[in-house]
Amino acid sequence: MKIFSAQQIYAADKFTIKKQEITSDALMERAAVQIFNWMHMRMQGAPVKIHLFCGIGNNGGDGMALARHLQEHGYHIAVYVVNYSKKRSDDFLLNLERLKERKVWPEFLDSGSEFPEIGRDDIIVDAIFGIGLNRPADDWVVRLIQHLHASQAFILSVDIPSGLFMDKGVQNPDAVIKANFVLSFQAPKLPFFLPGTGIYLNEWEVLDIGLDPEYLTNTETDYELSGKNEVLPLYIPREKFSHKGTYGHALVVGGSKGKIGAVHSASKACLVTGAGLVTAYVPECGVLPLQTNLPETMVIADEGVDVLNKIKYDIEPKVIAIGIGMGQEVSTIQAFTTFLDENKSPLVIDADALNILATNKALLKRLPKESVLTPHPKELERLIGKWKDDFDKLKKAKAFSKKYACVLIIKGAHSIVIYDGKGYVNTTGNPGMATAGSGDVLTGVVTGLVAQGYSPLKAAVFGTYLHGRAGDIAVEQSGYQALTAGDICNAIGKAFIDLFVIPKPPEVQEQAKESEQEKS
Ligand SMILES: NC(=O)C1=CN([C@@H]2O[C@H](COP(=O)(O)OP(=O)(O)OC[C@H]3O[C@@H](n4cnc5c(N)ncnc54)[C@H](O)[C@@H]3O)[C@@H](O)[C@H]2O)[C@@H](O)CC1
Ligand SMILES: Nc1ncnc2c1ncn2[C@@H]1O[C@H](COP(=O)(O)OP(=O)(O)O)[C@@H](O)[C@H]1O
Ligand SMILES: [K+]
Repeated sequence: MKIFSAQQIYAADKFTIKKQEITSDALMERAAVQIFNWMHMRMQGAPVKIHLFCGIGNNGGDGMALARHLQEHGYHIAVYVVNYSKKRSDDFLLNLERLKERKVWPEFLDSGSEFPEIGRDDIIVDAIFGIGLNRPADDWVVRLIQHLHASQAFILSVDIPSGLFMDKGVQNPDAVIKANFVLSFQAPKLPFFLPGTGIYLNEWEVLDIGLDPEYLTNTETDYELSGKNEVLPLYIPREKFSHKGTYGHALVVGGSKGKIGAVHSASKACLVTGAGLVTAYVPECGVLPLQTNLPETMVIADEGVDVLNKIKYDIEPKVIAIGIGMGQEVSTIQAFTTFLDENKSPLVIDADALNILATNKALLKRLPKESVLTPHPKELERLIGKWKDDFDKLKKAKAFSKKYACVLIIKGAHSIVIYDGKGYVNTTGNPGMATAGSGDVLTGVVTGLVAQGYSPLKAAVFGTYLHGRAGDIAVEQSGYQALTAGDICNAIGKAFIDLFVIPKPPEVQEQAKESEQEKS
C-alpha cells in the first residue's frame, strides 16, 4: 500500500474532482459519510454524547458534515468550532451553513473561551487540524487539547491526530491529540509508523473515499507499506526437482566467547528460512556448542580461540552474514578489514560489524553493492550521525544508502527498509520482540532469502515481514514478556504457511472464537 505525502493527496483530490466532474464539497461529503457509516455501524444509535471539535479548514469541514449526519440519525451531539484563524475554507463554511439550516448551532471557541465539560464516557471527534497543519498550534488550542485529554473520553481523530505534521516531528508533545482511533482517508499517513509520532495513536483504519485509481496507481511514492499483499508476489516457490544446491550456501560469520548464541540464532534462522546449506564461522570456542546444538549447520573454526582473528575459509558462499556477537577486539577489526578487501560475496551486515564500520567509515567504500545493513537505532546513529526527528533520520538514512549503494533495514516497531530513495515500512511485529537475539534471527532470515536467490532489497523487505509475522504468531502462545528469539525462529515456518492462508471474514472469525470459548 502506498503512503502518500500531503502534496500528493492534495493533487489526488484535484485530479479526482476534475476527472469525476464533482465538487470538492462532494468529496468532503463522501469522507463524512464514510466516517458516519463507520461510527453508526459500531454505535447503533447509542445515546452517548458525541463532542465534535472542528477546525476551520477542510478537516473541520469533515467534522461539520459528520455532525450533520449524526444529527439526522438522532445522535446526541455537541459541535464546537475551534476558531483558530479567520481563513476559513469554503467547504467548511458550506457545511457550517448546512448545519445551521438544521438548527444546530455550534459553539465558537477562541482564546478567551471556557472549555466545555466532557464526561469520561463521552466520545470526542477530533477534526481540529488535518494534513494541512503548517505551524504549531496556538497556546489556547494546546490548552484545549490538554482539556480533551484530561476528560479521558475516547478520542476518534479524523484523518490524522490533530497537531501531527505530515513531514516534521513533534516539538511540543502537549500540542498533539492522543487518538484512541484514527480514521484516515484513502491511505495511511507516514507519521503513523514512526517512533516519535506513532505514539499519538493506538489504532488506525483507512476509509476509501474514492480518489481516482489512475492517479493513485500511477503516482510514485517515497514510502510504501509492506503487508501480506505486497510481499506475497516476492515469494519464490520451491521446485520439485530442486536440491540443496539450488537454495544456496550461506556463511554466518561472528561470535566470540560468551556470544556464540548469536551465531546459533542467525544460523538456525537462515536454515529454517530455506537456505540449502549453512556454515557458521566462529572462534574455536564456538565449535562444540554449535555442533552439539545445531547439527544441521556446518562449522568452520577460526584460528582464534575466543575471538575471530583471520576469517579464512575455502568455500564459496552465495551470501555471508557477518557481525553478530563478533565483538570489536583489535584482531577482529583487522580480520574484518582484510575480509572486506578480499570478499566477493553479497553481505548482510549486523551488530559489531556495523559498529566497526561506523568507527572506520573508510571501510564502507569496500562493501559490495547492495549489501544489507541491519542497524537498530543506536547502531544507525553511529553510522549516520544524530538526527533532529524521525523525518530527518529517514532523510539521512536515504542519503547514506545512496552514498554506499546499500540496503538499510532500520529496525524498530515498524522496521523500515531503505533503498534507492524509497522506504518500505513493515507492518508485522510486536513489542514482545524487543528481546535479546531477535535481531540475530532477522539477520539469519534475510541471509537465508538471499541464499535462495532473492535480491537483497526483496530479501530485506520480505525477511522483515516474515520475521515480524513469526513474532506475531509465536507471541500468541508465549505472551509478550516470555517471547524469546528462539520462539520467533521456531515460528518462521508458520509465517511462510500463513502467507497462503486466506483470512476468514470477520463474522466467521467471531463464530470460531465463540465456539472455542464454549469448548473451554
Ligand atoms: N483526499 C482527502 O484526503 C480529503 C481530505 N479532506 C480533509 O482535508 C484536510 C486537509 O484540509 P486543509 O488543507 O484545509 O487543512 P487542515 O484542515 O488540516 O488545516 C486547517 C487550515 O488552517 C491553517 N493552519 C495550519 N496550521 C495552523 C495552525 N497551527 N494555526 C492556525 N491555522 C493553521 C492551514 O492553512 C490550513 O488550511 C484533510 O486532513 C482531510 O480531513 C476532505 O475534506 C476531503 C478529501
Ligand atoms: N516494539 C517492537 N515491535 C516490533 N518489533 C520489534 C519491537 N522491538 C524490537 N523489534 C524487532 O526485534 C528486532 C530487535 O533487533 P536488535 O535490537 O538488533 O536485537 P538483538 O541485538 O538483541 O538481536 C528487530 O528486528 C526489531 O524490528
Ligand atoms: K484531525
